[in-house]
Amino acid sequence: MAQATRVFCRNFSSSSSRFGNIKHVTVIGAGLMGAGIAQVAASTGHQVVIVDQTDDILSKSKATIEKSLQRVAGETFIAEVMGRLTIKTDAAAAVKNTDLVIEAIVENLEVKKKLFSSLDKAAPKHTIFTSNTSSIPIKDIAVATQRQDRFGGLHFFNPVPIMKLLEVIRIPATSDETFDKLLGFGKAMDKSTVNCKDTPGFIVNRLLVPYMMEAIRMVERGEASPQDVDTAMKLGAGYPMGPFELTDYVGLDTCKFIIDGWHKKYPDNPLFMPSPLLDKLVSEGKLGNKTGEGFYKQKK
Ligand SMILES: CCCCCCC[C@H](O)CC(=O)SCCNC(=O)CCNC(=O)[C@H](O)C(C)(C)COP(=O)([O-])OP(=O)([O-])OC[C@H]1O[C@@H](n2cnc3c(N)ncnc32)[C@H](O)[C@@H]1OP(=O)([O-])[O-]
Ligand SMILES: NC(=O)c1ccc[n+]([C@@H]2O[C@H](COP(=O)([O-])OP(=O)(O)OC[C@H]3O[C@@H](n4cnc5c(N)ncnc54)[C@H](O)[C@@H]3O)[C@@H](O)[C@H]2O)c1
Repeated sequence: MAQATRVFCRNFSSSSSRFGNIKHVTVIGAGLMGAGIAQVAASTGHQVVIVDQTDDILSKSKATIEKSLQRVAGETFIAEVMGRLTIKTDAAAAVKNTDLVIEAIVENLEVKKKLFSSLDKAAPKHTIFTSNTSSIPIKDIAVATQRQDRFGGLHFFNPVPIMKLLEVIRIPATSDETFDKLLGFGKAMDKSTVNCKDTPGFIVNRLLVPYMMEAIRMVERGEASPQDVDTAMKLGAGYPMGPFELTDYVGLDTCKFIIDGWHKKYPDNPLFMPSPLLDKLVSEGKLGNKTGEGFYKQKK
């Protein structure tokens, strides 16, 4: 078993002191990222509530988590982890007793602000709020609350159970105490943390997004096929996935939300120009692995 998965299967007891003050976590959004974050939080001994809009989405998300655990863990461990996970559709009720909120809903500023504004009224005073946004400034989300000193960013990477990195982002208002707790939580989740300022794309996406967009533009210009670009980057640059495989894996809708948001904010930056090809595929509902087709048709 690979090193990453060995770490992931280690057994954690929820009474362990490794948690600091964060024992109860609420993950809002049970999609690709929310499911992975909830899985790792529960696997590392935290009590976790996952929130989404419907019971159907939540049941599918729980099934995804169980399937992911089956790739790396045995029956007893899986039962323990699943026992620490509960699901709810009422976000305000879910945060009543929570230490940390991790938001992983759609990449849309207004939707995120509306959510945090309602959570601010429902959550206890000590609760720390975080967003897993890929591209939206954390401070623009935090203004929806009265707890900007207890607000930060936790940017996980997909697939969350495997990717070791966690970007921990502070805004000017984030208190030292909050930031230290978020770094401690990252360690408790067995992630390697890096400290980030609230700059566009933090560290990874500031470099990754222009690279992926330029790959799409190469194909638009007719310079290479997606298959050849992917082969080139895997065999020539040692990347585990080529940029088109990765776009399908991340979700074309999420990629479009990111680039459209940055283009709106920085219209003169050529690195952040939207792509007609990406727009066309999204308008056709080709969102990547989640819909069965994006740049590639996924095998059934
Ligand atoms: C245009 C704008 C775009 C911007 C995008 C930004 C998005 C975002 O903000 C940032 C990101 O996340 S960026 C994205 C960042 N992400 C990247 O860049 C990802 C790049 N890709 C990769 O690193 C690899 O292709 C994978 C690790 C995904 C799969 O690895 P592989 O070798 O091709 O395939 P394998 O052999 O199947 O699996 C290998 C091992 O992993 C295990 N496993 C896998 N999934 C699992 C799961 N869900 N659960 C549990 N376990 C899972 C599996 O069991 C196996 O374990 P074993 O013990 O060895 O048998
Ligand atoms: N996809 C990636 O690789 C990746 C990586 C890192 C960060 N992110 C970020 O994580 C966030 C989620 O991305 P994803 O890929 O998991 O998206 P996704 O589309 O897979 O899941 C989003 C989920 O949020 C739910 N949702 C939407 N509005 C909601 C609300 N008001 N209340 C509760 N649930 C709501 C949806 O029903 C859906 O299940 C985005 O901000 C994205 O930028 C994505």
